[in-house]
Amino acid sequence: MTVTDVKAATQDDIALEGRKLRFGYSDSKAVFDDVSLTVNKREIVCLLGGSGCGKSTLLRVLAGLAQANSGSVSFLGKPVLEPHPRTALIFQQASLLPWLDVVGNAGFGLDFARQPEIDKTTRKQRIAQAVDAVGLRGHEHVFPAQLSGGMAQRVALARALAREPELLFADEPFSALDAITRSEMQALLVDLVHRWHTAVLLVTHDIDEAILVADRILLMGGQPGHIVHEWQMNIPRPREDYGNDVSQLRLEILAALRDLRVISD
Ligand SMILES: Nc1ncnc2c1ncn2[C@@H]1O[C@H](COP(=O)(O)OP(=O)(O)OP(=O)(O)O)[C@@H](O)[C@H]1O
Repeated sequence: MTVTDVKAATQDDIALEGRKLRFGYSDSKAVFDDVSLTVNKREIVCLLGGSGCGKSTLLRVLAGLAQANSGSVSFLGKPVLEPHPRTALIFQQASLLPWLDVVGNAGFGLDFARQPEIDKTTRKQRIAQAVDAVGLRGHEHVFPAQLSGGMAQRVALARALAREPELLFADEPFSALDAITRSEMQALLVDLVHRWHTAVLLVTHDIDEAILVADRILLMGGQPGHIVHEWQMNIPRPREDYGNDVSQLRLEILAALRDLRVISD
C-alpha cells in the first residue's frame, strides 16, 4: 500500500495550523469556508485544486498576508496576524529587483523587517550557500535581465532559503516554466527543503506536480472552497518510476476532481 490514511500529528509536530477558516472578498460570498488544515514541521503539503477554487487566497490567509473573516491561523503555536519572519514566500513570478545581481537578490530577504539580526560573515555565508545550492555558483554577479525564467526562480528560491525559514509558502512557483525546467525545479525544491529542514505549503493545479513533490496532498474544491480529500503519500522518491502506484493515485485524484465538477455544475 503506497497511499495510507493520514496519521494524526502531535502539537509539537505542527508548524502551521489553520482552524475553521472562512474568507470572502465581500460579506455576501465566501471564497472558502470551514477550512482546517495543518502543515507539520519538515513536511511538504500540496494544496491542489482547480482554477478559482481559492487556493491562492487560502495561502495568503495562512501566510498572514490577509485576515480571515473567522477562524484562526497559528504558526509554531502562536497566532498569525502578519507574515512571520520564520516563513518565506515564493510565487509564480520571481519578482527580482532588477538593479541587484544574483547575490544582492538572494540576500535581499535578510533585510526584511523583523528578520533576526545576523552578522556580516553569517550573512555572506548564508547567501553563498543558498546561491550554490540552487545551482547558480558562477552566476553571482549576473543581473535579472540576463537570467532565464528558471534561473530567476532559482534566485527566488535562494532568497527564501537564505532566511532559513521553518516554512516556505509556494504559490504555483513553477507553472510559468517549460516542462523540463519545471521538473528540474520540482526535484531541486524537494532536495533543498529536505536539506534545509523546511516545511512547505505548495499551491498547485498540476496533479503530477503534487504527486511528485508532496508528502501529503490536500484537494480543495467546492463553492465555497473547502478541503474535500487528503492523501498521505508513501511512494518513495523519485516517483517518476513508480508506474502503477502513481497511475492509480492520479486516477483517484482525477475522479475526485470530476466529482467536484459534477457537484458544482
Ligand atoms: N482581490 C480580489 N478581489 C475579489 N475577488 C478576488 C480577488 N482575488 C481573487 N478573487 C476571487 O476569489 C476566487 C478565488 O481566487 P484564487 O486566486 O484564490 O483561486 P485559485 O484557486 O488560486 O485560482 P488559480 O489556480 O486560477 O490561481 C476567484 O473567484 C477569484 O476571482
